[in-house]
Amino acid sequence: MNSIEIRELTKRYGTHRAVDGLTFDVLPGRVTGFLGPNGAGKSTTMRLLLGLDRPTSGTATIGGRRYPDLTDPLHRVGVLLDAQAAHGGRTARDHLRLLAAAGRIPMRRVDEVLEQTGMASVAKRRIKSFSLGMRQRLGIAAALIGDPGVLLLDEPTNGLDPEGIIWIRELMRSLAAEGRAVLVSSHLMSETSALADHLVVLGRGKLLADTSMEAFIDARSTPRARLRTSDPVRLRDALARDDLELVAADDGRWTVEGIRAEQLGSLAAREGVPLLELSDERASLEQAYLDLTADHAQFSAAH
Ligand SMILES: Nc1ncnc2c1ncn2[C@@H]1O[C@H](COP(=O)(O)OP(=O)(O)OP(=O)(O)O)[C@@H](O)[C@H]1O
Repeated sequence: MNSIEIRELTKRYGTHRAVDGLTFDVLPGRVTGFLGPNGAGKSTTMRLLLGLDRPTSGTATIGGRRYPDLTDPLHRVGVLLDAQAAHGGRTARDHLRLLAAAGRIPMRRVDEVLEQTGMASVAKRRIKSFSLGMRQRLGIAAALIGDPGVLLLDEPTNGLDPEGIIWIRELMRSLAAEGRAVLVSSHLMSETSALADHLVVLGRGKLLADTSMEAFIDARSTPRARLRTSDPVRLRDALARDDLELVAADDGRWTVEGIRAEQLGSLAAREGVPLLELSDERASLEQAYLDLTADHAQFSAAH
């Protein structure tokens, strides 16, 4: 089955618990964001899952089996761990052909994944001439070559430009919609909130949250709208009737706490107040994540 099961997973290095009693599932059909500050234990969890390191206790399995016991690993799990790992002297195409040969994967997959990742036009160039973004795309092509049901991507947006980030978001969504389980690690809440449907948050090796993105946002962010208007006086009066306050921001705009842009737009329309700009502010979400992980950050400002 296309899933990942982590049960009571612990990894100690000496007396330090890099991963501490973790239990969670990564389910098919959605993109799960794997979040936590640097040193929280994300990479260690991924290494344990791939059998690159042995757990002190607990289990990490893919469809109920340990990675080293999988009979057809490239077909079951696609992995992007370190985009720099490919041999620089080879061309992108040769790199993927070697992978396909090693995994007994049909060579037509090489052209398919080159196409899918937008790398077809540079397939004959040597990897050492590639930008970080191109290496990321090649790493993703390699992860997809076996058409796997489970994807593990460590910081896949590294080095990608805004267009590349939108591309990878759409790619991950479509892979999940096809029934695959997609786990994407990041230390950035802002980026992950745009990528993932579900969140698993770690702090100092422990599980801090395992929740849908929607529930995470609803539980932790006070809605706040930001706007520009040509009639702040009338808007202020209208808001006051709902016990809401119009607060001047330093850039000539206004903010209103406790209301979403959508509701504020309707209110302004009802009152005939012209709005020249209106958006939701999500800064509080980033703050909620920082608050959640602050006590657990390995290297907080106080150290
Ligand atoms: N081989 C090792 N030996 C000793 N300590 C280790 C080893 N690997 C990881 N650690 C420690 O385990 C903790 C978790 O590290 P890990 O790399 O898993 O965190 P992370 O969440 O992936 O962070 P990052 O975002 O920086 O990659 C850190 O304190 C790290 O120093």
